[in-house]
Amino acid sequence: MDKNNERECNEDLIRERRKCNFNIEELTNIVDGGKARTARRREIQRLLINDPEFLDEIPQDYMSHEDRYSNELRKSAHLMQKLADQESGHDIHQDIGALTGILKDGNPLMVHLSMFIPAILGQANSEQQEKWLGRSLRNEIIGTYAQTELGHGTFVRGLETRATYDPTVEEFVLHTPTITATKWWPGGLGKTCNYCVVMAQLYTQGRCYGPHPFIVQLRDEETHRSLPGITLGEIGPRLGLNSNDNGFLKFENHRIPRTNMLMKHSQVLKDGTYVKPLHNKLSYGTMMLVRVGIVGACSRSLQYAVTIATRYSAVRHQSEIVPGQPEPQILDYQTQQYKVIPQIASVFALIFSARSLSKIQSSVTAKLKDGNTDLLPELHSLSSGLKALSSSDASWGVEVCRLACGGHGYLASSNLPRTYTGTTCAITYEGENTVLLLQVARYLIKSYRSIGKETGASSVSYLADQTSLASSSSSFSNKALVQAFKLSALSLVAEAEARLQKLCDMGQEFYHAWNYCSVLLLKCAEAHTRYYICEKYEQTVDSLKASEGVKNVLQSLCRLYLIYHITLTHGDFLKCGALTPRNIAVLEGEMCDLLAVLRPQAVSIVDAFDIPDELLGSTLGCWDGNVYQRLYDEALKSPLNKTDVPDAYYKYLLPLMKSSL
Ligand SMILES: CCCCCCCCCCCCCCCC(=O)SCCNC(=O)CCNC(=O)[C@H](O)C(C)(C)COP(=O)(O)OP(=O)(O)OC[C@H]1O[C@@H](n2cnc3c(N)ncnc32)[C@H](O)[C@@H]1OP(=O)(O)O
Ligand SMILES: Cc1cc2nc3c(=O)[nH]c(=O)nc-3n(C[C@H](O)[C@H](O)[C@H](O)COP(=O)(O)OP(=O)(O)OC[C@H]3O[C@@H](n4cnc5c(N)ncnc54)[C@H](O)[C@@H]3O)c2cc1C
Repeated sequence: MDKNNERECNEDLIRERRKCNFNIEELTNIVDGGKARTARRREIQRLLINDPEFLDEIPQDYMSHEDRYSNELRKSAHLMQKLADQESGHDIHQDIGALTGILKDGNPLMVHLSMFIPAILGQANSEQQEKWLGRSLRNEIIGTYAQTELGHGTFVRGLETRATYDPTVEEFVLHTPTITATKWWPGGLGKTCNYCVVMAQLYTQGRCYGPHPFIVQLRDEETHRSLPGITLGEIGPRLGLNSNDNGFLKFENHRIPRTNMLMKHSQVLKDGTYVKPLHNKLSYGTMMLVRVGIVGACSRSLQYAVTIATRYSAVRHQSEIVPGQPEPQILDYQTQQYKVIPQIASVFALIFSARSLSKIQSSVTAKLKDGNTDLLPELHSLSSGLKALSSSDASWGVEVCRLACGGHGYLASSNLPRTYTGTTCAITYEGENTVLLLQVARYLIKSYRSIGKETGASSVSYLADQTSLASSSSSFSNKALVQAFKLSALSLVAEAEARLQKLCDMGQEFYHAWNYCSVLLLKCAEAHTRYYICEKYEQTVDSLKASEGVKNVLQSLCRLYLIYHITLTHGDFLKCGALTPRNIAVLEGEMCDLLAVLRPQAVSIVDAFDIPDELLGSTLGCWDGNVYQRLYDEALKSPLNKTDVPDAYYKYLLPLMKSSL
């Protein structure tokens, strides 16, 4: 689509774009993280969208289960080949964002890229990396991450798969002792992978040392047949991601060499002696790494959904605001703005916190190289909290965008249903959100109770700021609003701690008291993480070197985000005295003013997300706004439209209609 050719474009969108009062390219660079990143993303996307191999012969929704898998595997393999052919020196994980949308519904090689390779990088020692890293990067072997079992996903310590060391032959025996120990869910496990990293309970010298990672060959490298002692299969259709072959796996006393235990952090020596790691949760490192990646992935899903909903809201006309006058664009309804524009604001919140988290992760990883694990709990807490809030915010945001598109948003061709199913899974995988938030709460209560002891953990240092509890601000600057989030989080933590303590003082065991307070603890974790996101948003926008136009847009979006979230949880702000009922009323009024300020810029802001139509894959969100013709053309692709009278009519309907004659 030639974006300079206005003749092919819907008139409403032309008018919207003429209202733009900021530099779109500059905002695109901010979204991508710099000019060079924009250029790299565009280079990759051009490479992909001009390649006919990525086209589907028929829309995926009309394919059989097998054909969907096969079609997606074809494209995934082609994609991997293409990326491998690219000039070297690029980190493929940096480029993952650019690939959003090219593979449509759960790609069978995703976990190879996002977990198997990272597991080798993070858990294997240098000899093991020598053996497996190059081969997996060259796609000579394809792997997955097999941790979850039928009986346990959340409670990793409860996994039942066993790896028992046999020093006489220096091998581990992998075994699935019960039906509930069957590995269940890993992406690509069913039919695609020939290797995997398995998390299993390590037994040596008669003792269990807990879950550890092992690399296991699953299929013959020539025939692709499952190896003896291994049962593999696919788990069947899911809410979404149905082009992936999420699988199951059972071991029947399957033997692997000792050196297949990934030994970067802990080891089993030849005689069976266990050497413990620097920190006993280092074997959970792969999960933590992916949780960080999920924050960025969620921001991208939301960019897709909100681009579709915003453009459609500018094109769609319905009902009337002024009686008797022409039907307005639905984007002119304040309620529609309230659906769509906060989601635009949310995209930037997620982008900026993803970036901040990724920086922290790099510094923790660098420290780990020197054997320093001090900041691991801080990273665990932040990555858990941000994974949880980003996935739930993005899933809700995508759903709101679908609702904002009325009936057409329910059509597969809008690409909103698939964007939703591809986002909501992140609430569950890589640590179910409630469970991760309770991990954050655990860290908060522990930090609150150790006030005064220097831990170096900056995300919780505010818990020591007891004096601020009593003060409510009369100023409404963005900084002051962020302070209000801080007060709300601090007071919730203080309240939860006091409630826990009271129950313990009354004679309850701590773990029962914990369960009894867990709804409140969940709120603490959410408030704490929301405060973190708001603070990063405000600081990033405040310190941004940008033109006046871009800065104004981002300031307004940031302010909208702060006020929007205050209004959603205003009870917490009132309860702790951070804001008064009058303050809330004023802010609610201001939120509506901000919607009006941002409304004329909305289309241009989503244009700055710069998502090519071929990747957006939506009849409603296309750049030229030619919505109705596209909806009609897509409907014609339905196999039911191949004939006027379907066979099913003769088989079922005709006999029914004639039965009473
Ligand atoms: C690279 C490219 C990316 C691209 C990105 C694209 C994204 C898009 C594709 C994604 C594709 C994925 C596809 C899905 C792949 C799956 O879903 S893989 C399976 C994931 N499974 C999970 O996440 C399981 C969740 N469960 C857990 O992680 C653990 O069981 C829990 C919940 C953390 C609890 O662990 P536990 O061992 O029982 O520990 P617990 O007794 O609760 O706590 C003990 C201490 O350890 C601490 N602790 C626990 N965990 C940790 C940790 N990790 N670190 C430090 N300390 C910890 C606790 O804070 C606690 O500290 P203290 O309070 O005692 O000081
Ligand atoms: C699309 C998809 C892809 C996946 N890919 C992989 C993969 O590649 N590899 C892999 O190993 N796994 C994978 N998984 C599995 C995933 O990691 C688990 O489903 C997830 O960790 C949740 O565990 P669970 O299913 O046991 O849920 P459960 O823990 O059984 O959760 C059920 C309910 O119990 C609650 N609950 C559980 N424990 C607690 C607690 N301590 N406190 C309070 N509430 C609790 C939860 O909040 C939830 O409401 C995938 C899952 C999905 C959906």
